[in-house]
Amino acid sequence: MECRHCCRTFTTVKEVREHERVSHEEKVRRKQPQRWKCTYCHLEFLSRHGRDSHVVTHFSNVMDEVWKSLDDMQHEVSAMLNECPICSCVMGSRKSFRMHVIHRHLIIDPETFISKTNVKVEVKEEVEDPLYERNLEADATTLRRSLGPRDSLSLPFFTNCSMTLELPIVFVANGVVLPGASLKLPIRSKNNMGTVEKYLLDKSSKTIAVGYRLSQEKMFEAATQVAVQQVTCWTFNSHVQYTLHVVGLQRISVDRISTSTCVATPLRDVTDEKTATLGEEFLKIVKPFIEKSDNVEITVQLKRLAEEKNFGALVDLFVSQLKNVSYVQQLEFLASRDVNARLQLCSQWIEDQISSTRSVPSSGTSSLQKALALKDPQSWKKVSRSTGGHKSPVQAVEEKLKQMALPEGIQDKVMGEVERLKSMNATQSEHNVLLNWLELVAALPWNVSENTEIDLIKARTILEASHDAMDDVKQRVLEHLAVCKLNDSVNGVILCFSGPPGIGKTSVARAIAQSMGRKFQRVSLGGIRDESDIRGHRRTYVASMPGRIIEALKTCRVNNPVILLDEIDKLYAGNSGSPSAALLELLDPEQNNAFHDHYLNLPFDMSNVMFIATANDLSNVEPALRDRLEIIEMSGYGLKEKLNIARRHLRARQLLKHGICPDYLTLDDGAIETIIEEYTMEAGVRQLERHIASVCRYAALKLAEACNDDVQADVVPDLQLPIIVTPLHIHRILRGKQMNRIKVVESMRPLPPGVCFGLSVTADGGRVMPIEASKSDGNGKVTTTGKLGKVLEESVHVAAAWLASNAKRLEMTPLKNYDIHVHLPEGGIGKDGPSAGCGLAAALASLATETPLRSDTAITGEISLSGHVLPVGGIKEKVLAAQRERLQRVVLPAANRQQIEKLDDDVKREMELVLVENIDQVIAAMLENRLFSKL
Ligand SMILES: Nc1ncnc2c1ncn2[C@@H]1O[C@H](COP(=O)(O)OP(=O)(O)OP(=O)(O)O)[C@@H](O)[C@H]1O
Repeated sequence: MECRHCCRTFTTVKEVREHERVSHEEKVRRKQPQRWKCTYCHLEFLSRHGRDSHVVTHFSNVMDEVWKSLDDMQHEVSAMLNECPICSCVMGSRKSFRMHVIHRHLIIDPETFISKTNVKVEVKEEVEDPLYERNLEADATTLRRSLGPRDSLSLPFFTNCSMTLELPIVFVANGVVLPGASLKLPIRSKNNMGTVEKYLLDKSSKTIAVGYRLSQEKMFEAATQVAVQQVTCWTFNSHVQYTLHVVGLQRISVDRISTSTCVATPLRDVTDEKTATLGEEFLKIVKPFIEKSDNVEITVQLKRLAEEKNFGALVDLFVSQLKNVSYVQQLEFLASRDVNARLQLCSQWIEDQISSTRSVPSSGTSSLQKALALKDPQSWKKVSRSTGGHKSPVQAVEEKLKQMALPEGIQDKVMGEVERLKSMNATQSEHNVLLNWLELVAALPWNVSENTEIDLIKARTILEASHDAMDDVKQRVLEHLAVCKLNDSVNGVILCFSGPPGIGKTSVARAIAQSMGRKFQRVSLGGIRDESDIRGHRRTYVASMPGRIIEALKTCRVNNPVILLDEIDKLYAGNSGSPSAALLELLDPEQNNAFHDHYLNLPFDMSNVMFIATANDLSNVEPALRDRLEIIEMSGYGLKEKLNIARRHLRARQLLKHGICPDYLTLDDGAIETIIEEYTMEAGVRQLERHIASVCRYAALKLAEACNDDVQADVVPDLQLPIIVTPLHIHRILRGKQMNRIKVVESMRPLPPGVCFGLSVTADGGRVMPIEASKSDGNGKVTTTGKLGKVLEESVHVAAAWLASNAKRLEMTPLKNYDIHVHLPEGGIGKDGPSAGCGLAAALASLATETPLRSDTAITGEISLSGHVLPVGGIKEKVLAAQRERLQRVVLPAANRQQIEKLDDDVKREMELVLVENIDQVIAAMLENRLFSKL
């Protein structure tokens, strides 16, 4: 005989049956899913774990009471903490003690729990649904009140447990499914898709819960149990998406949520005798709407519910058809179990909708007619009368001027003009001109000043906190503020910050205003070529206006602000006078207590205003104006300085601007360095800030997508926080914005004889400027190209002449038998100045010896015919430019030692700075072959 399961053979039937029973049937029986019943509500579960966690939820609402009783009891029974009062097991922690009591006694052996403790778990069969007795706002306190004394603790919830539901749950953030209503729910988020695929596609579940999200983490207390009629699957951009066609079944309250399921309790409607009256009234209101409805199916349903007087279901279905009810209002409606309250809410919304449609003008009126109606002077008069008397503009300005304390002499003149205005006919063209003028006078801060005192400690703190590096600038500003404090006046010296763009000239001026507690006003002078922009037009001109300074004072409403005259080097003299000349009067402390604006035509005291100017290139500022200014030179930043500024200021500022929490984005030093070195070419930090802003935008998009709780665009990408930005990311984010400057220097290597790297300073900071010289057979003719200025041309001749006279001494081949061509690339850009002299001399010496010059070195310095190297300007800019271009050596005039000493330690450590006094030393430092015999 063979076993039916494993085909083992046996001699007798008895042996086979015995074998089958012992070896297989027991196993098979054990494999059968076991059914577990809840001790309290007899709900069945397939797993023990499911039953246990279900029982725990029975206690969730009254847990506090149970624990309070147990804690008291524990103290009575045993002095030892964490000893079970029932079986005397000692637990290591309070948590394990609690778990022990739940599992060991309340779940497995509730009878022992009840018999051995004073806590009596009483099941009140007659209470049908305790939720009837509490409204939604009822909290644990209300519940506790409904509980009996400690020795007969009643748990009324237990009677309702048979109603607990375990349902798959999907979350939406828009659109509420009310009971009876049908809706299509788009399913796009990862979690919702998971739920649909797990429970709905194999049709294991036909009803689900729809939860309503209030925010990413918060869910609304009430939800809807819905029947899923249809699941539609479709693909968009090769992504699978689903749409659920659902019909609302009932309101539920979600007690507990796991990833894709929830445990919920149905919420039944509460009705009382009042409903009947409210319901009847409601019926009267909605009947006309039901009749007019286009949707036949809904109309039939509504009519049936109205006949049955099922007001709860009627109002639910009716509200589901209402438009213009917001998500929050719908949620409020859903959460309400009181039918009366729902009827009232719905009646209110119907009323609101009716009144809002009434307030919209009839569609017969054209938009033009509406616009005309608004402009109708009659209607304006009606409005003005009804608002209790509107003052005419003349009266208003007169009243304001009378209240103002205008300076002596000015008061009489102004009031005289007011009288003149009053006597004028309003249709006269001068009426408006005079009215505008008086309004300007009334708006100016003649005697209004802010109470400010210079606090040097505060000023130092603000400057230190807002700006990195630029120590000498900060020191100079503080010194200036100290003088102002001692003199108790800001009139006298006008500070002017000069330097390349983006190095913080404007922001330092703003910090000064902040530290002095004064208002800050910026007047941009770039491109002004008309004097009247500064001083205003005379009032006799049509469309005349005051100048920018008076406008600035009008805007800031105090007479002692800090006014920044930005870009004074971009003022041009045109046919209509010189704006620089107009500034002279403004900035002259002797004259500016009675500044005359052509439009205002009254002297205005500017002596309390603190003026600060900025310029990129001081050579463009008129000498007379320049003479009035106390120049503070600001130079560009080195790599380390930029890194610090980006880390401490730019990053934080951009994160704030883009609404990103600093913890969510990590922009490491390597990434910032990559931006600085490969994506910027500037003396300041403006480009750098712009690129950091690009990185922030990249992070903002990621974060915004992850936080997107709009169900219409229900995309929740996986996002790990913080978003770490590395140099690799930088290349991706700033693709196409790479600077090609490194390639320029590198593409010239190896340098042929006659070529070297010079240095120049432009308004944008320092630059490496290649110098090229070549020779061809000829008779010593020198040709120059590359848009060279006169001084630069002369430097070429000086270098050639020096070489001719010193060639013999240095045992070099004289170049008199050759024609020489000197070219400075980027020929479209004009170049001038004497500082290329050293570079030119080195290039010509290289030609004469046919030895290449060092390709890791840049050079600057003026030369004299006698072979001396003279000092030049812009040392810091030039050295920083060489550093940016990754050159390692810079040959500089020894006469510039002072400026070189002021360079940052980082720069001095990183770069080899060779100081030269004469051309012999220049050639020795520059020639590739250092063993050139004569040097
Ligand atoms: N040392 C610094 N510390 C902190 N931030 C700085 C520093 N230097 C410049 N910045 C920042 O760089 C940005 C550009 O500065 P700002 O507008 O003041 O430049 P600017 O020199 O006035 O340029 P322009 O000549 O073009 O007007 C500002 O956001 C400023 O705060």
